Amino acid sequence: MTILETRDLVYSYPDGTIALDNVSVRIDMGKKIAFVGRNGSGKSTLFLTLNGTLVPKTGDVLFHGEPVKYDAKSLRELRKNVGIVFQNSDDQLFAPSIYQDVAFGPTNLGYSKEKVTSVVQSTLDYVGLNPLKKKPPHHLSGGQKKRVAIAGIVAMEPEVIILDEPLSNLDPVGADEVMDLLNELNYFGKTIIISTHDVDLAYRWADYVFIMTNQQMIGEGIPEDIFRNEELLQRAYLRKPQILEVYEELRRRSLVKTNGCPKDIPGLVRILKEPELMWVKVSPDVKAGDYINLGLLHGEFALNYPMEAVNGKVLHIHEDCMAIVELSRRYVRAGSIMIYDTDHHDTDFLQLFIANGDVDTVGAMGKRSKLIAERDNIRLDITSGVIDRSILNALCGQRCLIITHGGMIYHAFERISHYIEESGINIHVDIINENGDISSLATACTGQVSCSRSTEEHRV
Ligand SMILES: Nc1ncnc2c1ncn2[C@@H]1O[C@H](COP(=O)(O)OP(=O)(O)OP(=O)(O)O)[C@@H](O)[C@H]1O
Repeated sequence: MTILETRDLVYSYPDGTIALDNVSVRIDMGKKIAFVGRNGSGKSTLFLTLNGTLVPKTGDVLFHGEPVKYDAKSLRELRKNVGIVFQNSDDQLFAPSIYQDVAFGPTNLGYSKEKVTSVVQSTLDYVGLNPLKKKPPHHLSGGQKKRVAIAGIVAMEPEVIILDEPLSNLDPVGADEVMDLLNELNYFGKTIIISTHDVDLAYRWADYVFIMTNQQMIGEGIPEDIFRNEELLQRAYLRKPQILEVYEELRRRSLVKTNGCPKDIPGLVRILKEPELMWVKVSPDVKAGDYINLGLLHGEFALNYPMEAVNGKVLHIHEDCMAIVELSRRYVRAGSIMIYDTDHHDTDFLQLFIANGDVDTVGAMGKRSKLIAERDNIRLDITSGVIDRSILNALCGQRCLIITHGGMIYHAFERISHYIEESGINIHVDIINENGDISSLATACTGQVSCSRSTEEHRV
């Protein structure tokens, strides 16, 4: 269902510069949308017309199929539902404290004092900024400012959140935190629209992409189609996403087994041709002719032999338990991923679980969960690209713990399930304390340990 639409939009600035030249777009509800184009192509101007800040010279903007009206009441209603986070957070933050900044929008919407307090509190908590709420925004880092700016919009409970270059000037960890937050908001139904020059981000993240150049829309479609269209990329002065470049080079060398369009490293790994023979250290009880599941290696073993989960037929055992193994990825059982919900956090239990549970890597997603890990002295091995890295580690037989909360739990769960479905590799995945039920933690822990330690053979 279309939530926002423009029809033949033309806009020129007062000095006569044409910034939008007949731009028509349809934005579907609940999607992640990226507008990609080089500087000056018209993305910011388009965004400002979408929430009525700029009035087009000709053409229409429609919200839920209704043409936007420009009287004060209609605009207030539109801006409540279509929030914009500016590229430069300093253009958005002006109140003396973070709390007041986030309260500005809800107060302006005429919410009662009680509702403002409750919505601001819950939003600050949601974005992990509660501990800083009394600080002046100009004392914050770039990443923190960006989260305050997003919180100010989220507090108005809009249906659509538009972010102009949301990752500009952020370090990789700050960028990852912002993307985690956007994914979570999207998971709960918000339509998220971003502009970016970053083709890697647009390719990997977006459900649908619009390409702009010279104030016109020159292409749109799903990322897999858009970013393989070399002629379009050339017209837009854009380059191919790196993951596609790597994939095409591997394909040229016959190192991939299917034609595909991987969007990320786990996707690329999924279609790699497995090596046929490999030297592997095996335990002394293994004999030539045995089938072994290397995906069941874990802990120190997996760390020393960071190979992907594969089945192997032992052809020959050399001295020192070194064996030549014929490999196949079919029917493999990899390591596991355990997801821990910090909304039902029990400090002692988590610490004990990590200490006793034979966890190889611990990753945290989302600011709130990272703060909990820091407070409780939980050593984090992975702080960015947590889901992909955990999938890759699990493929090497490791047992990975992801500490997170809210919608990110289900985002991780879905992403891993999707990978399992596509690859046919069975990564065991569990939300280990769903609904605060930590009794399931103990079961999950024991179950995992016995499964991983088993030397059971798995025939190809
Ligand atoms: N206030 C303004 N007055 C006059 N011209 C403007 C103004 N703001 C933008 N423009 C012009 O309008 C065109 C579109 O600019 P816009 O900022 O919308 O592009 P953009 O794609 O968002 O660029 P960037 O990626 O650099 O943010 C450009 O030619 C720009 O120079």
